[in-house]
Amino acid sequence: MQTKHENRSVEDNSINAEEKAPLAYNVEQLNLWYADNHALQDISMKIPEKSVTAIIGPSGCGKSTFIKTLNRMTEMNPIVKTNGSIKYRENEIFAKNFSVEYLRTKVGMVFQNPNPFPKSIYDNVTYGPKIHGIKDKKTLDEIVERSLKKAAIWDETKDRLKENAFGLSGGQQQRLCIARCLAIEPDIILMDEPTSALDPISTLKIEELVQELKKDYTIVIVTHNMQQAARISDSTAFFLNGVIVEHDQTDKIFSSPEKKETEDYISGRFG
Ligand SMILES: Nc1ncnc2c1ncn2[C@@H]1O[C@H](COP(=O)(O)OP(=O)(O)OP(=O)(O)O)[C@@H](O)[C@H]1O
Repeated sequence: MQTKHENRSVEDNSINAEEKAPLAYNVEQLNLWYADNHALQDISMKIPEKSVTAIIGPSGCGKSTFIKTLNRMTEMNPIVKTNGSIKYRENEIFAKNFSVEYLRTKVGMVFQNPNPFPKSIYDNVTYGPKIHGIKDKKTLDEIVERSLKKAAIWDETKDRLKENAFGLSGGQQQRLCIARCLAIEPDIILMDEPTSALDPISTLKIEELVQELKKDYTIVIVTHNMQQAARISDSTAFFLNGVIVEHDQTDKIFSSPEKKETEDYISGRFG
């Protein structure tokens, strides 16, 4: 009997979880150079909607570059060249007539260090909706409450919405940043090591939040923390030196990886 992996071509190092779910992203033969540094090499990856995909690998292997390319942030750097294809729900994001502004309304990003604006909690959450033309106070109030609730920080902030966001703890600031991202009603949330600057309790809260959010959103998360990848993701991609060594269901990657490099990395033998 053939397993679901045996009939993959050698080039196809991607999976489509259970081969059925609609794809949020379909990345094919993506290459990226920083000047002469070939940082992403023939990356192909299918990212099913409403799932959590973890990106793991040692420092400098291309994890951040990859997720920043998913919302076309890398191209702001003049030394960057890319080729290949990234389809966001059937639309080629590198196509001439594809709007980056539209992409950014659909794809939110959360960074390693919480980066709230030096404004009130309320103004942080309404910043994006206001840019998109929403002015009505009642609508903005509703967006604030809904977004803070979804980011599991409403109870802690509802009585201090007018206070400066810098008065929140690091973990609260990160959940506020997630609320700010949710306020524009994205489809996808990209997270670049969102808990690496947080204490264990704040980390746990973000991990629980990710589990909750995946019911409505597609999440791609870069993490250095193997246990975190194992706890919260549905599929895991192991990057090494700009290539995907292996991408599979998370339990498979952590229990019986196909490749020796993957096994060495997850068992802490390098990286
Ligand atoms: N802005 C940049 N300009 C030039 N080279 C860059 C830039 N950003 C990343 N690189 C290079 O691209 C490669 C991949 O870097 P990237 O930051 O994507 O790795 P990473 O896996 O996210 O690393 P880390 O885990 O340390 O954050 C590295 O060789 C790095 O030096």
